[in-house]
Amino acid sequence: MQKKLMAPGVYWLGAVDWDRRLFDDLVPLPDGTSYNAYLVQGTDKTALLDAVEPAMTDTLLAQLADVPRLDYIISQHAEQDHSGAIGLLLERYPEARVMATAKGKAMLHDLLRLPEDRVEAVADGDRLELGGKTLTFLHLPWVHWPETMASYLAEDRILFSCDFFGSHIAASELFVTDPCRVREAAKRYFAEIMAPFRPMIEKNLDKLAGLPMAMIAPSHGQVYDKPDWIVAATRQWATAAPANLVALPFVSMHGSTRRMVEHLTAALVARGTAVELFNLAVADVGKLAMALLDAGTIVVGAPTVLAGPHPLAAHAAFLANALRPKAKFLSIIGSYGWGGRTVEVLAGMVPNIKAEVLEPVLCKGLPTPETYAALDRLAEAIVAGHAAQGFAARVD
Ligand SMILES: Cc1cc2nc3c(=O)[nH]c(=O)nc-3n(C[C@H](O)[C@H](O)[C@H](O)COP(=O)(O)O)c2cc1C
Repeated sequence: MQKKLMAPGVYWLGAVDWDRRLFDDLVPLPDGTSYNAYLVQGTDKTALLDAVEPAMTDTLLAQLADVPRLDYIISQHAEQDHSGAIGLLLERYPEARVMATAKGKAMLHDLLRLPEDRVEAVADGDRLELGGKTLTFLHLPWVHWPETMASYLAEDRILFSCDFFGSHIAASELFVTDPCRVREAAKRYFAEIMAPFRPMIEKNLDKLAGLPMAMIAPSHGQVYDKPDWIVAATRQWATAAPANLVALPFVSMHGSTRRMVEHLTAALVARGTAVELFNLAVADVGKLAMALLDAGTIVVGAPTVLAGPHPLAAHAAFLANALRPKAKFLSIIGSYGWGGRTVEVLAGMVPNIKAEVLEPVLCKGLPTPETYAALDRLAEAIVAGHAAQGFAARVD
């Protein structure tokens, strides 16, 4: 992909990764992704904002073929998919200086062993004059690492936001073409990596409020040329109350837990509460993360294996705990053969979820009429809890 003009002297550079299907060896990428870098050329100086995934350095270097001098490399986030190519860029441009937050500077040294004398720490609000183009650095910690910042180009009203407002989408078009598709991808991205830091995200959104923005240029996905909606959506994901929705990740090796899951689902739906099921043997954890962002209740369906929860259920519980969902109610259902500590083990895995635990429902082997009655009572408790909290239907 060639570089693309965004405004006079401002270009998108970077690599579109159509093939990638997994990020961080964890997160599915149904739509691939892109690693966006940006070039800002003033009358006196030239700056590159962020770089690309190291495997795609050649693409970036080719786009820079007609750029003889780089004065600054702005490293907004030390994660390797944006910073990993900086070492090679410093060799190609021996005059270039890297600008990062103080924490970013330390991390670039720790993670990449970048020479410290080539990296300069910038304070919140520092300005960089390039000649008719002025970049202002805005420290925005915890989107999604401690060192993150964004840069604002006043003359063109462009916010270079790095991972903030990002989405994993591979596309040939620079600007958002299908807001519905991007909204889902951006929500998936938010749910997977930003959700645990919702209070910091809200503070950072407050910090950006009032900044005139003609464009938001993130480090993954398409550029927003009408950015208001993504800012509003991000605030909603960060702050909205949970919805009248149950997220129900489950496993069932021989069908017993599945029967319980299906009964509970029918009981909830009949009482007006939505349910999203995730068979963990085949589930997309990105979709699970999105449901965890919205759900008022989480129920884990886990058969007992080797005296504890099935490992896939344990994995889901670990993930849910790390994502710190807003859910107010939690429960466990599942089948066992002779005995074990499934409930104790799972309950001990979710200390970050500040939710009321509703009576778990376990049964030996196939569910019985008593099991179904207990599942009906669980459904009633969830519905009553949601009504008491005033949870409304999920918006998106
Ligand atoms: C590999 C394996 C290990 C198991 N370990 C236990 C166990 O430690 N304790 C127990 O009560 N049941 C154990 N079971 C039995 C299952 O929990 C039981 O068959 C249950 O009904 C399966 O539910 P499902 O049909 O939803 O998979 C084990 C089953 C398998 C396949």
